[in-house]
Amino acid sequence: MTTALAAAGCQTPDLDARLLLAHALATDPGDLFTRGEEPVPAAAEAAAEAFLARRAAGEPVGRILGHRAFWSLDLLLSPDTLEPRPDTETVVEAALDMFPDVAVPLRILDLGTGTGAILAALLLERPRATGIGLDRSEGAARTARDNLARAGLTPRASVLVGDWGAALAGGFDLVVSNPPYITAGEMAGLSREVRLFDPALALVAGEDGLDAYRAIAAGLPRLLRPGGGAVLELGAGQEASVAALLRARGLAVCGPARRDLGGVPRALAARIA
Ligand SMILES: C[S@@+](CC[C@H](N)C(=O)[O-])C[C@H]1O[C@@H](n2cnc3c(N)ncnc32)[C@H](O)[C@@H]1O
Repeated sequence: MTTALAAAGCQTPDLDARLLLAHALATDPGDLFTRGEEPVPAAAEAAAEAFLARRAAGEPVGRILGHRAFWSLDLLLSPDTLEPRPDTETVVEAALDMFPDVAVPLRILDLGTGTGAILAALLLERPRATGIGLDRSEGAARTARDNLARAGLTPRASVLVGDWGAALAGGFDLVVSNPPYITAGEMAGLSREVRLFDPALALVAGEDGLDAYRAIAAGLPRLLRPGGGAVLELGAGQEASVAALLRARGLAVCGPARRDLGGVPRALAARIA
């Protein structure tokens, strides 16, 4: 399996092969080391071959498994959701830093919630918080509801379908978002894993990649209660443009953006007076 995946251009063929074989055998990847001598049943072999063909055609492992780790969660994916990325954990960290008191009953809004990743992580870390996840995609909203339920968070969360915050009144302490930020022109240059398997609605935001930030920034003065804050994920090179959009709406940008593990400025925080 590993050789075929390497030949197909996969960056982590060993790991991918192990995860897919374990999925075919319905076992934990760690158990493969102790089961190395056991024969593989015919049905599992056929399943592994089918998974291998999908991975070799560019489908990410998480899509084949149907779930992916994020923060301390195991999140279900669907064709309507972006596969949550480790970079987005930077948004969670910045938001937790902004509201460090575990005992405060925050009201959180996650715009473009996708799988519900950011909202679920924040609700786990802030046990007195409540939150709304909102997405334009009905399919993503269904998956977010499933993920919040699996994490036991349904009593503190609801998921709505809408166009950013347009239909919401306000009163939120914290608004978080990882919006689409790819330009229409960049789409063709994305890896096939992203271009073919993440939904376009989750990726592309107009000619300059800033359309979603414009819409979100315009809504923040209404959505945030006085003293509230927002944390937005950034695409590479977008810090100055997004900071300018936030300042134009009367928000005070808090310091430089928090960097992700690759050193890229990734999570920009701002407060409203
Ligand atoms: C980059 S994905 C982020 C998903 C998730 N928050 C995460 O970090 O993994 C952007 C999300 O915004 C949603 N979206 C796009 N346009 C929207 C709009 N006009 N209103 C609300 N959500 C929108 C997409 O469906 C997608 O789920």
